[in-house]
Amino acid sequence: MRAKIVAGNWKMNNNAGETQALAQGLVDAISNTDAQVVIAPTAVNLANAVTLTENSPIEVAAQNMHFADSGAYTGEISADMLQSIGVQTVILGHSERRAYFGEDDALLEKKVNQALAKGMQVIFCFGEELEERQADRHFEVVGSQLKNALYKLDAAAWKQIVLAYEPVWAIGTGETASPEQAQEMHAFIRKSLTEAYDAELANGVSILYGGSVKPANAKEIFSKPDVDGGLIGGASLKVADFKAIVDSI
Ligand SMILES: O=C(CO)COP(=O)(O)O
Repeated sequence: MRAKIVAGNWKMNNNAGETQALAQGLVDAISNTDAQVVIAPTAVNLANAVTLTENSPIEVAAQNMHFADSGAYTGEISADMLQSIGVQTVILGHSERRAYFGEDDALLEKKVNQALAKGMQVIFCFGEELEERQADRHFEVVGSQLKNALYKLDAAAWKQIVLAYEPVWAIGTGETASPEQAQEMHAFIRKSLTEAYDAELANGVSILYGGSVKPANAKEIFSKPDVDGGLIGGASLKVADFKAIVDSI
């Protein structure tokens, strides 16, 4: 059985005090759940979040990291730095990193390889833009994002990877992919994995949906057979909303 996962991507939100309050609120609210629960605060608050969630089922992830071990990369954060404060999971390939910071498939391939080499878990994000869906190119775009960044990996490496399909047009817009659209794409992703590797591997990879997931729509989206959870932005910033989404799994 592949893992059910609900991850909160806090993006560039919450200062130290706000991180403390939200993380503590989630620790108090979320105890026994069938889902693996992940929160991804901004880098400067990761260490505090790790401490706050120590005796809880909540794991802490970073939102980004560099591909090099160390060196002259001003402003960047290495895998070792993350691991040294207890962070073992990193989100890579988020559409905001692709769109605003020029991260492309080739760079992401290097980042993924580095995270895997260091023994970290990766939540790998990808998804098409609105114009690409309107032009009926969404399968082609998603297929090439996966192939370019991930399909040179050994089969064994996939134990460290969770996929997160996030159609760009549904992120922060209030517009969600319909449960049918999500299922259609997730089934396509699993088929693509089957073709690149095999069915056993494809059936073991958790595929999350992200894009305007809210308490009101989470249950229906999560009920789809190839949707294994969600990557949540805005609704992960409120204890009650995130808990309701975790409870929808
Ligand atoms: O980008 C997302 C999670 O990584 C989704 O954001 P929203 O849930 O705010 O649409």
